[in-house]
Amino acid sequence: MTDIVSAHRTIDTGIASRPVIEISALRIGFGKHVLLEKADLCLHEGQLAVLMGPNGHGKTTFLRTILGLHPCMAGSVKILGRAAQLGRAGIGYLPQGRRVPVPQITALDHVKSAWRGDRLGPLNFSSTCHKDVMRALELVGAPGFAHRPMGFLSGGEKQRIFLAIALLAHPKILILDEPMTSVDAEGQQQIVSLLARLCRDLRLTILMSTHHLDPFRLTPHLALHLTQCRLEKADA
Ligand SMILES: Nc1ncnc2c1ncn2[C@@H]1O[C@H](COP(=O)(O)OP(=O)(O)OP(=O)(O)O)[C@@H](O)[C@H]1O
Repeated sequence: MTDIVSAHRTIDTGIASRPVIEISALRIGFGKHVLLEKADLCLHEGQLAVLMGPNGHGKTTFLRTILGLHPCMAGSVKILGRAAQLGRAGIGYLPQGRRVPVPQITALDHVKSAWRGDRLGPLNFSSTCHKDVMRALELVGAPGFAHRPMGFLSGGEKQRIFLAIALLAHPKILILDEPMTSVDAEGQQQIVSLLARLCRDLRLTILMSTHHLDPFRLTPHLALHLTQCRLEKADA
């Protein structure tokens, strides 16, 4: 039996935090193309984990499996103690390569539109919407540029708006697929500080994929490497 890759440790209060992502003997892939075998992972409340690995070895597919968007071939994924499809509501997701459909729309309106999502009924931005949107913008430090059009924002500012969208539903977990893409060094540093603060202050669990750890000066609780069908601890 393989060791469970775990970031479990006692945080701040001396009380062990609860597991929020539990993966056991997982196999994933597309038909005969297996991407991951016998993967075990346990992430706890308030922990920041980084997933690295070469192009095309399955990072996005692994993250989508945790979200319940891609099926397991074997093994199991539990989110907040429930099957991935049921636990998904507790996850905020920032997909890879997110684009701005309407560059003229302000950042504030973009986040408001995302809040509405597929809620039914007339377009009515209630006080709940206003509260959720303002909270999310505050959390990512965006009120200063919320009234600017999305098309005029820097790469880092756009990613912070996308992070605000991922935070709208008050998730317990954030899954971020390459959130540093198209972000300059200063913007990367701001995002790194922001993610560390979200873990510490909100006790969010964050799992993010990235190609390189060093340039971000990020010290995760757990660094993972996915390559050749194996998920292993990497040197952070
Ligand atoms: N819908 C699909 N059907 C078949 N194969 C797919 C599908 N989506 C992805 N793949 C293949 O699965 C493999 C893993 O893709 P994935 O996007 O998960 O890798 P990745 O590690 O995230 O890559 P990158 O670092 O380039 O983003 C690739 O070989 C890809 O071509």
